[in-house]
Amino acid sequence: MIAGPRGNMGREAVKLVQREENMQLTGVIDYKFGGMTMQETETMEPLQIPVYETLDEAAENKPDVLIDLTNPETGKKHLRRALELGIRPVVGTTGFTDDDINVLSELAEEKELGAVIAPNFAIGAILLMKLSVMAAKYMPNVEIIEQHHDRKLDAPSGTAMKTAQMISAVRPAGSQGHPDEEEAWQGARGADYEGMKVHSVRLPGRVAHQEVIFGGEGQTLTIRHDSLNRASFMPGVKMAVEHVTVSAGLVYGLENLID
Ligand SMILES: NC(=O)C1=CN([C@@H]2O[C@H](COP(=O)(O)OP(=O)(O)OC[C@H]3O[C@@H](n4cnc5c(N)ncnc54)[C@H](O)[C@@H]3O)[C@@H](O)[C@H]2O)C=CC1
Ligand SMILES: O=C(O)C1=N[C@H](C(=O)O)C[C@H](O)C1
Repeated sequence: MIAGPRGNMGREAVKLVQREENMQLTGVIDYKFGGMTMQETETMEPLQIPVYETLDEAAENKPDVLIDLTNPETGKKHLRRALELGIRPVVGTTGFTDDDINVLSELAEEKELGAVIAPNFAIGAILLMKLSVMAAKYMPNVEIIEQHHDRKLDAPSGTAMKTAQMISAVRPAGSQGHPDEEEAWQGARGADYEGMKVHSVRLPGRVAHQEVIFGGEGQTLTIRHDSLNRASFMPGVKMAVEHVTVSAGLVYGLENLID
């Protein structure tokens, strides 16, 4: 089951499920075309697959897994409801807070169902996060710049938030920049996560990009990842789907699934 099949990511996910032998698309969720088949919508892949308006309706078809690629509000509702309905959620949708994750993690435990929230499915982005943690131990002066297409709703990106959280677990607390610095224009120094600055760029022509820049005496280190298309995320979606079918409990971040 895929929610958001008309979106940039949802379209790729439909193709992924279609080409994987061990996966079967039981339906898609789209509030606009409920009751039709994908083919009839003329905006989705021409498949004889039912479109449901809501997750509750889609659940009648007994899907094992829900892949949610929608928006923050819908993603949160879908994740909770999927667990309540006994469906294993794989959520790529970003915009989850720490509180959301804690509550949903408890629910997944209680229901003994596998669940994944992955702020980024691209293996290169996962490696960027892991390498950033390694670098931050030795170079704690760090800022993050993420760049995305201008249709993105949330800022900072889920990837930037996760990167900052992972770095802050090893970085001594400290505010980046001069202690007396002042912003003549509000926001000039970016968002602040435990003293770390995070800058979000939104431009047409961009897809998904992130730089983590470390500074030290007489040197800088830049770790950069670029997703050039949405196909870059699909191996991670596959990994997450396979994981939830054989596990119980919620995993936040694919870095927890690779060595
Ligand atoms: N984890 C990852 O690796 C990635 C995550 N994302 C995240 O995935 C989400 C989707 O991204 P895009 O595909 O670029 O966005 P998009 O805007 O192209 O697609 C979102 C789709 O969700 C649909 N939608 C909204 N409410 C819905 C509902 N109630 N039921 C069913 N469908 C609904 C919209 O109609 C739209 O087609 C965003 O939160 C984005 O940040 C995007 C790329 C990679
Ligand atoms: O909206 C996007 O496009 C992306 N969203 C995710 C995020 O917020 O980090 C993953 C990737 O950066 C693409």
